[in-house]
Amino acid sequence: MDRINNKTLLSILCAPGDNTLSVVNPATGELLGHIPTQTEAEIEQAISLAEEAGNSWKQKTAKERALVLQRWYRLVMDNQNDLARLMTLEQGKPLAEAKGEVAYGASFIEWFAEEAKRACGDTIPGHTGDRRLLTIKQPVGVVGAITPWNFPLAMITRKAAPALAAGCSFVCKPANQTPLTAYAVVELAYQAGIPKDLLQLVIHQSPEVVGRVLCASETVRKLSFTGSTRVGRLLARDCAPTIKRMSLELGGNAPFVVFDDADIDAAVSGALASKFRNAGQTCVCANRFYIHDDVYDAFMDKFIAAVDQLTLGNGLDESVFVGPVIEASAKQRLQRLVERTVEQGSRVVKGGQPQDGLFVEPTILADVEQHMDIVQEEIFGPVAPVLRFSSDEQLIAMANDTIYGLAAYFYSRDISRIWRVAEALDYGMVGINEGVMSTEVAPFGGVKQSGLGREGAREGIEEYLETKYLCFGGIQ
Ligand SMILES: NC(=O)C1=CN([C@@H]2O[C@H](COP(=O)(O)OP(=O)(O)OC[C@H]3O[C@@H](n4cnc5c(N)ncnc54)[C@H](OP(=O)(O)O)[C@@H]3O)[C@@H](O)[C@H]2O)C=CC1
Ligand SMILES: O=C(O)CCCC(=O)O
Repeated sequence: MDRINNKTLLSILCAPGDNTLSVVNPATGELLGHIPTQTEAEIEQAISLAEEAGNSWKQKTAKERALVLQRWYRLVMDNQNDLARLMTLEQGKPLAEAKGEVAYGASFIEWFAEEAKRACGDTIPGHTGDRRLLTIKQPVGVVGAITPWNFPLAMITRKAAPALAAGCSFVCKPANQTPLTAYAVVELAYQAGIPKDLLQLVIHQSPEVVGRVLCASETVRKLSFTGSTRVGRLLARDCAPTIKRMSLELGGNAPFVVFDDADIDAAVSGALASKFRNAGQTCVCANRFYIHDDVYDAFMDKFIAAVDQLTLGNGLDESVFVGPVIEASAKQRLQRLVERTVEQGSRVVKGGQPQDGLFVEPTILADVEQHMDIVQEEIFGPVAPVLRFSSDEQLIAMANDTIYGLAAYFYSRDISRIWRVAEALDYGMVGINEGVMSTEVAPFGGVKQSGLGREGAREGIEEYLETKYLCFGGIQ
């Protein structure tokens, strides 16, 4: 704990006051501490300092930037256990998942340290004999970012690492519920040699204030946001006057489909991971289950038995698979959603019992129909509505019947069907016989109202680069 908790956290935490924010453990309600917030003027100042720091950072060679990022990667991994514990304390996810998130978050730093050296332009066959055409890649400049509480570390590194690798500076507002992990990972970046002004966190009691300052700033050339579609729309509106580049990772409504030729055991284990990791609070979590009539009973029996084995509790307890939800309003929203779905004609076949604190029992709802609200809403909690289908055509129509287009999952062993369905699903990411597909090497992102742009993979760094075209004339 030395490197992070004693030194860093004690220097971040402060006495309660007007300009502070309290951080609470969602599993116990215990107060973890207070952190200072910034004023609007201080956030503006942070942007100016970031711009200045970016001027020298972008002059470094890609290899120099890569070496600093590699050191950051190493420090994050060396502190994996401490970071994970801190994350579980403020976010609630089970410790094993938190360790997984630290490694996942670190993998973006490692990946983009490598990609920094591959930000190549092109030479273009000329359109006349006396000209030579080429492109170079340059950093977009100051990047503003706003990240959510469900992945307090990885959503920062998935944006900061490609931005810094490209030569940009980075000013980020972490979620107000989970700032401690954010401060700890950024402190490790400073220890690795990333200049303090280049990578900064800004916090305010009101997220709207930070959003307004970042969006209105002419210095901030790009905004990268992960969070709800509702807030994504507001930010897109507020970025319009300055015509900022935007990356938006927004909400999802993932269908999880089990065809009649599926391996049912594999589908059940994929369903558990996809639906219940992080207590169902990820934008790629399975949101609605479509099970073919012919395998419905077989799937449901096994799914209910498997969910029965999931332990609910404080994520610090190693036997726990499902932690608390993030706050009281999330729990109330989930309870209301289950009640409404039952009123609309569905049945609770597993879970649904009242729990203390912020815990929500893993719940399965049967007899759900396409017209019910739960099928259109992002659930963001450990509740699994199950529907039936009887033909591929009907399934594709139902799966695509949403404003969202982030992730979809299906289980089948028929290769023709696999291609047909994968191509027909209107989603940015499709898991085929697989319930968890996130990795730094593949492009993460959605279509429709799930967002713009891709994170990770070779596409990830492009989001932070401008392409400049150079036309050389007068060649003899
Ligand atoms: N990855 C995803 O797709 C995520 C989706 N969600 C969805 O959003 C729902 C609500 O979760 P919530 O955390 O409230 O998500 P939000 O979209 O409200 O929050 C995400 C981030 O945006 C900030 N934010 C909130 N309002 C504004 C604003 N007006 N201007 C600028 N920044 C803002 C938040 O700050 P603060 O923490 O201070 O509120 C947080 O840092 C979830 O139930 C889920 O459906 C949520 C998180 C992640
Ligand atoms: O829910 C999110 O905000 C991001 C999904 C996490 C991942 O799988 O990358």
